[in-house]
Amino acid sequence: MTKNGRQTAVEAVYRVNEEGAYSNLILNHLFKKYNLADQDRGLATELIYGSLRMRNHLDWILNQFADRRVNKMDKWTRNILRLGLYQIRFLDSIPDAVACNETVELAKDYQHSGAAGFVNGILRSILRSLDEIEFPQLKSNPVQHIRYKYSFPQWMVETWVKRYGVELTVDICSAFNQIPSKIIRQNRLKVTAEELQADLASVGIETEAISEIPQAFRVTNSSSLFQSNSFTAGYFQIQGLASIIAGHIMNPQPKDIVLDLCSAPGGKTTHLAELMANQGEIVANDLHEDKLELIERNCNRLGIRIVRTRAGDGRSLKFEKKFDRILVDAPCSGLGMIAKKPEIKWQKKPQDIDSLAELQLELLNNAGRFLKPKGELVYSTCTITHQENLEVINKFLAQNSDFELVDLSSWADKLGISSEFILEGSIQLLPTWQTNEGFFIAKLKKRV
Ligand SMILES: C[S@@+](CC[C@H](N)C(=O)[O-])C[C@H]1O[C@@H](n2cnc3c(N)ncnc32)[C@H](O)[C@@H]1O
Repeated sequence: MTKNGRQTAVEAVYRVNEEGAYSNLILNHLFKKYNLADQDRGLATELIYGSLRMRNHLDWILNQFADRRVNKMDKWTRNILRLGLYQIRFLDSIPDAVACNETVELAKDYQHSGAAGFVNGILRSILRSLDEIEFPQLKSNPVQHIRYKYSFPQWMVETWVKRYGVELTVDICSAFNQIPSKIIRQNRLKVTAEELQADLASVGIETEAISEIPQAFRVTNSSSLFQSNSFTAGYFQIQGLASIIAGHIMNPQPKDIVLDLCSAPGGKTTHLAELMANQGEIVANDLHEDKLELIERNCNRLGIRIVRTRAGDGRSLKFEKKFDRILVDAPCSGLGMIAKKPEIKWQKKPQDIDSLAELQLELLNNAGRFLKPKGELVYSTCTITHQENLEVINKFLAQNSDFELVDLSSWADKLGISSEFILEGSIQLLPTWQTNEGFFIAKLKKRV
């Protein structure tokens, strides 16, 4: 069966918004299922990510023009309307009349003629009043303004306004709404930087080195990295920039014995192994046994031989030996990844943060027991929620007097991270930093 870009987009958005699917997985699945041409893929990707990103903004407008609220509408109808309005509001390349007609066609495909009439009526009346649409005022009502204009859930905006103030929250939300850069990490076990760039360029993939961050390259044209020979040959790993930084800050040495407590799919594990020049040992643990294969596959592709995988709950796991270095790259709310996976905005709930913070402290407490005297432990998350970051570290330090916090200021300096992202000696990257991601890194040292 074949489908066009808009049909694919509405199915994907429906699955994400109404059934809790993950955008990247559903998108890959539907692209394969419907065998979409490149042009249709491009349009579908733009529509899916754009309408997920701007969902609250679109709903704010729809609620002013429809005779029933978006949350009371039929589920297909509301997602069809969101896609149509997204094109009208944000895509200059698509004429409004085309966006309108195509959306009405979608309503006929997925609903019935009554729904098509309803969709047509709303979009046409929005088109007549497009210049008059108003949002809550930033000055008098900052939370509601940011919530609808920048499209974020109220609880997130409130949490960030409390922590970062209104101005920075606007910048954070605006940065999270940008399309993030694609970053890859050079595998020094197999290629030099020049060889990697030349190999990629030979198949039309352009890259630029990111100054001050070793092994990191930005992919400057859109391309299918997974299909390249360089990928299959293990010349690089696709990895976020902040995550690469975590590996450097961990700074493992050849012959170290290392524990990576929450390791799958192995992005950081494989980086650590490379930094250790494939010498020593890494125990790569994850709660989910079925994810270990992902780590092993990455290791095989990248030519890594020092990783031993195991499955277990990091909160209670026991080890017979002690480690020189431990990484706790904890499960977290993932709010730092909103630019990449915008559905996180709508799927995470405030109560998730409380239970994650408890889990993170338990993981850290257990990991600490297996660190050698003078050993180092890195704690990282891909979120900007204080409760999951510095608060976890401070609780850990209060309960473990044999540990001290390592000041990461000089590391930050070396890696080109400015002091605004240093928080009491740890690193809290906000999306206003270069790659639209949020990330936290703290380093702890065992005294004796
Ligand atoms: C942030 S991800 C790790 C990403 C990985 N370090 C990388 O760089 O590719 C967190 C991982 O923790 C695992 N996890 C969740 N709960 C856990 C637990 N109680 N013990 C150990 N691992 C856990 C998840 O399965 C997930 O793979």
